Amino acid sequence: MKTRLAIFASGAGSNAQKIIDHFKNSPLAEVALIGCNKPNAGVLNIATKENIDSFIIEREQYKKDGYTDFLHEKRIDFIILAGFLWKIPQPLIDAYPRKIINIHPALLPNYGGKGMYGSFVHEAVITNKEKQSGISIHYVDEHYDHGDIIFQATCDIVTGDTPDSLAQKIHQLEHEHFPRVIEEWLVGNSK
Ligand SMILES: Nc1nc2c(c(=O)[nH]1)N[C@@H](CN(C=O)c1ccc(C(=O)N[C@@H](CCC(=O)O)C(=O)O)cc1)CN2
Ligand SMILES: NCC(=O)N[C@@H]1O[C@H](COP(=O)([O-])[O-])[C@@H](O)[C@H]1O
Repeated sequence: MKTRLAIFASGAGSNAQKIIDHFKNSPLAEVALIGCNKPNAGVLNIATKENIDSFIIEREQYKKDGYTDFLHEKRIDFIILAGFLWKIPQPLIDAYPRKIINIHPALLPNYGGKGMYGSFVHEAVITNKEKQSGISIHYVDEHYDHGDIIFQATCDIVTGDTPDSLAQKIHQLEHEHFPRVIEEWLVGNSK
């Protein structure tokens, strides 16, 4: 039986698409479910195109139990956060210990925490005249961007870079590394 992955996302879903593509013919795992808290998000169009089951995450039920029972009914083994903008509640963390990971578009522990998502991250990095940024893939605990780091990759910031040009560099790093890191993480969990 293949490992069943759920992806939680709130936006366009470019990372979700890369993860789906990576596991499309994999004997190891499959993307079995996509959860999204924004009914008009592009990631839901990807779910439809790829014929992958999806559901809208409603705030009340999410706050109550994090859809834990639903995810167990769907036989989900691991949860991948790919641009998901709500905090994972304790009941879901407890139900999936060390089985939820997230990608953050900066080099944690810097530029993380509440309010640090999407372009807000890149704007802060540029404003602070950082010479480097990058991505962090980490375990999810009860705090934002606080769990143990699994992988990081960097990119240079050059004169003239804007939040948009930095976002493009970050997306390139994400698309290059996230699917492979997920696979390596799953292999490490299967031993
Ligand atoms: N328990 C955890 N939940 C989540 C984590 C985590 O590490 N632990 N990571 C986030 C993803 N993320 C950064 O990587 C992140 C996403 C969103 C926010 C944030 O400030 N959100 C706003 C709400 C935004 C909205 O509703 O549009 C907020 O909480 O006020 C910070 C970091 C996913 N969940
Ligand atoms: N702090 C969370 C956060 O900012 N996540 C970021 O949202 C983007 C989603 O893009 P996508 O919808 O195209 O995959 C990604 O860059 C991801 O790192």
